[in-house]
Amino acid sequence: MSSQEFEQVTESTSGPARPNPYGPNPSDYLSNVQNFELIDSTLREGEQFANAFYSTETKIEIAKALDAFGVDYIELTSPVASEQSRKDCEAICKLGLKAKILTHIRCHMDDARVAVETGVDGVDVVIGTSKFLRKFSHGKDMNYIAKNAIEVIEFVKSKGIEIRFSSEDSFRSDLVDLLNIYKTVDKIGVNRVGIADTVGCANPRQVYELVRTLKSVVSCDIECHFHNDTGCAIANAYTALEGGAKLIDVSVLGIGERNGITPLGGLMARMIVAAPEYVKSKYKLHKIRDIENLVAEAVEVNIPFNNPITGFCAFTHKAGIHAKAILANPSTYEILDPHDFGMKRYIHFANRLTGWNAIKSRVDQLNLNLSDDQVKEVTTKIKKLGDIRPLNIDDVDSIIKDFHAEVATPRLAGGKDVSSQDVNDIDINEPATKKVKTESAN
Ligand SMILES: CC(=O)SCCNC(=O)CCNC(=O)[C@H](O)C(C)(C)COP(=O)(O)OP(=O)(O)OC[C@H]1O[C@@H](n2cnc3c(N)ncnc32)[C@H](O)[C@@H]1OP(=O)(O)O
Ligand SMILES: O=C(O)CCC(=O)C(=O)O
Ligand SMILES: [Zn+2]
Repeated sequence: MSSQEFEQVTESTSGPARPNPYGPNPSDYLSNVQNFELIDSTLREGEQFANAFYSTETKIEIAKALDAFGVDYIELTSPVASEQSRKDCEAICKLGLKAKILTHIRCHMDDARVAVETGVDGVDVVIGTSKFLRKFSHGKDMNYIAKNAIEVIEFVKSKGIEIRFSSEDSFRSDLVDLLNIYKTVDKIGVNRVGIADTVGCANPRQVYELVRTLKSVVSCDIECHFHNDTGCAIANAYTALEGGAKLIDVSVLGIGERNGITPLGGLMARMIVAAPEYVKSKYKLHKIRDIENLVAEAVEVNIPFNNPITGFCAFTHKAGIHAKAILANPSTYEILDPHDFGMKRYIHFANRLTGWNAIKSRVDQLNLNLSDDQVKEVTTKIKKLGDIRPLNIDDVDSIIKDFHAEVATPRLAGGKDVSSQDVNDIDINEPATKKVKTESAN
C-alpha cells in the first residue's frame, strides 16, 4: 500500500492550514523552491574528485544518463585542461542531448577562445574574489577582475553562447566588491551570476542573506554552488532557492574537490518534500539509483550506507515501535515515499528490538496461522535469541515455524506444512543486509 493511500494526518492549527507544511514559506516571495533548475557538474566538479578518471565512453554514458534523468544543464571540465578534455567536450556537444552543455573556464581570454569553439551552449566563467584567492591564487585586484570579466563576457556573448559569471569563494569575499562585480556583469548582460561557497564555510542563514541581497541588485538569474566541508551543502542549496536563486550546482553522489558538493540525490530528497508536483513531473526520479551506481562504479566508491534515497537502509525500519506504525501507515516514520524513487521499504524484524506486530506481519507472510497471544509468545523467543547473538531471517523463520509446528494447525489445505518453497517466494532483495520486504507495507 502506498503512503498516498492513507488519509493525511494534520495537526490542528489556529490559522488556515498550509497545503504543504514543507513547501515554500509565503514570506519567501522570491522563492524558486517550486521553479528551480539543476546544473549537474559530475563531469566537471566531479572530475575534481580524488578518485575520478573518466574515459570518453564513461563521460558519454554519464552525460546520457543525466540527460535522461532530466537535468537542465551538464557542466564539463575546461577544454584547456587537456587535449582529451577538449575532445570529450566536443564529443558530448555532438550528442544532441536535451540538457544544455556548459564548460567551465577561468576568467581569461585564452580559455574563452577555446571554449567557444567546442560547440557548447554556454560558458561558466569563474574567478576568485576573496582576499585569499586574490593574493594566493591569481594575484589580481578587483579592477583587473572586472576588466577581464567584461572582455570575456562580451566575447562569449558575441558568439551567441550563454554566459555565466561566478565569484569563487564568495562567502569570504568583501560584500561591496561582490555586489559591484555582479552589478557590472549583470549590466553587460550575463545570463546568470554564480555564488560559490568554495570552501564550504557558509551556513543557511548567510546563504539566504547573500542571495536576497544579490537578488536586489541584479536582474539576471542566480546560480549557487555549495561545498560540503561542514555538512551544509543540501541545506544551503535549499535556502538559496528560498532566497531567490534559480539554479543549483549538483553532482552525482556529491563528488567533487575534497568531500564534494550538493549531491543530486540528496537534493532531490529535499526538494520532493517541498515541491512534490514540480519535482515528480520534471525529473525521472526512478533513475537516481542507476545513475548513482554508474558514477560510483566509474569512480570506484560504494554508495554510502546513509545516502538519502539509495543508501541500503534508507527505507528500512527496525525498532518494534516504528515497525508497528509503519505497517499501519508508512507516513508515520517516512517523509519520503520509496516508490517515488522506484525503491521499496523494508521491515528489519530479525533483531531483539523487534515487536509482536512486526513478527505477526512475518507470520502472515509465511502464511501461518497464529493467534495474537501466540505471536507474542514467539516474539519473546525471538528476542531471547536476539539477546545472545545477531539474528538473520532464517533464524526468525525457524523459530516461528518450530513454534507453529508445536502449537498450531497449519492453515494450508490438507494439513500440508508450509514448505521452504513458500518461504523462498518472499522477496528478500539483499539477503546480506538481513532485510525483508513486508508485503503488507508495500
Ligand atoms: C574552485 C574550482 O574548482 S575552479 C575550477 C578548477 N578547475 C581546474 O583547475 C581545471 C583543471 N585545471 C588545469 O588543467 C590547469 O590548472 C589549467 C590548464 C587550468 C592551468 O594550468 P597551468 O597553466 O599549468 O597553471 P596552474 O594550474 O599551475 O595555475 C593556475 C593558473 O591559473 C590562474 N588562475 C587561477 N584561477 C584563475 C581564474 N579564475 N581566472 C584566471 N586565471 C586564474 C593562476 O593565477 C595560475 O596562473 P599562473 O600560470 O600565472 O601561475
Ligand atoms: O564556477 C563556480 O561557480 C564554482 C567553482 C567551484 O567549483 C568552486 O568555487 O567551488
Ligand atoms: Zn566547487
